Amino acid sequence: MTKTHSNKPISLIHNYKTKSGKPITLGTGTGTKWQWLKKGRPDDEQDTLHQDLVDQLILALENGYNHIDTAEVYTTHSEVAAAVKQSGIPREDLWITTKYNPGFRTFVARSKTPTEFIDNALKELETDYVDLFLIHSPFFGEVISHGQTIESAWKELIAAKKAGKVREIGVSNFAVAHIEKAIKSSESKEYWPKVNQIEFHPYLQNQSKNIIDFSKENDILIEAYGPLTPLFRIKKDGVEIDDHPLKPLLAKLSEKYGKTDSQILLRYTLQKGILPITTSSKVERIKQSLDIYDFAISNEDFDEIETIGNSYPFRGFFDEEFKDFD
Ligand SMILES: NC(=O)C1=CN([C@@H]2O[C@H](COP(=O)(O)OP(=O)(O)OC[C@H]3O[C@@H](n4cnc5c(N)ncnc54)[C@H](OP(=O)(O)O)[C@@H]3O)[C@@H](O)[C@H]2O)C=CC1
Ligand SMILES: O=C1Nc2ccccc2C1=O
Repeated sequence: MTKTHSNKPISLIHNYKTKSGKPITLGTGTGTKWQWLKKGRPDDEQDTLHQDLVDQLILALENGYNHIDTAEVYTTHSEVAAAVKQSGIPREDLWITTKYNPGFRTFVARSKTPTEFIDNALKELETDYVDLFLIHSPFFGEVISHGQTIESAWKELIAAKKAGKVREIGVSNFAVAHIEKAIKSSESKEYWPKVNQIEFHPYLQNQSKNIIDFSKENDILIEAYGPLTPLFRIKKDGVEIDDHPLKPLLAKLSEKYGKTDSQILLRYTLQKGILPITTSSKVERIKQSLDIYDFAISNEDFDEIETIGNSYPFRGFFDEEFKDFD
């Protein structure tokens, strides 16, 4: 039987390096809870820094992360800029990803074009380049996206790369049909998406199989957001549940490998050849998440995670939008 995984992290991840040539680590995220926390603040505090996030990012940088994930919609560029400055780490030793938001459901995109977005983002991030510039989702709409389409937006990402504003370009939440549109809008493979950031965890393998296979065939790195979803975000009939099928196996594997359940999930993701984007406010978890290179999940255990994971399909983000795609 051909295995789609290996005990060694797949080399594609190692092709992605900071400007100074350091391999990128797992990403530390500034979305999800941070975007809601920032937006939930009183109007007169909207422009002030969210110090908890700055402190958390500094903690992550001090503990070995060199990869920060942000986006227009998170409104966290200024916290990233402050953390980078305060950490004292040279910019070229870091990998910063940001994302152009084409609008979401009824939420109208702030920037009218990707070019307008990246020019603002560079100012807010206080840098003259970002390492990775993504289109946040393929779910464009005539009104919410100011008339932009995947094709027109992708051409602007290519222009940003040609202008040296960004080192790499990619997409997020794209299914195969969406990536094909970006590819068709590229003059050569040099300008195809280099990364697709998607939700990924053991409960989302079947739904992700086509896009993962397509990405591997076309040298597109998959990044996983929500890799720890099984630990705290699983719902049944809309209600959060604690008792889900993988729980006993994660407990057994934690004991066997002497690692936490989150380390097992992150290591599983790496062995799948996928780079996790995760986040934590707790220093112990920040450290643990990077401490996953000194063990390997056996093929047998890996297969068991997949078999049990497949028994409970669950998508935590963009569930409405993905009803029509795989
Ligand atoms: N492109 C896209 O559309 C999306 C991108 N993202 C990006 O990915 C990043 C990470 O996404 P996210 O879904 O938050 O990632 P994770 O699945 O890694 O979840 C992180 C959360 O898990 C909690 N956590 C960590 N360890 C444990 C544990 N052992 N047990 C229970 N809870 C734990 C953390 O809380 P605590 O602080 O208490 O440790 C934190 O709130 C985002 O910040 C964003 O940058 C996210 C969603 C969509
Ligand atoms: O970080 C994120 N949290 C989200 C929740 C819903 C849709 C997109 C996102 C993000 O990118």
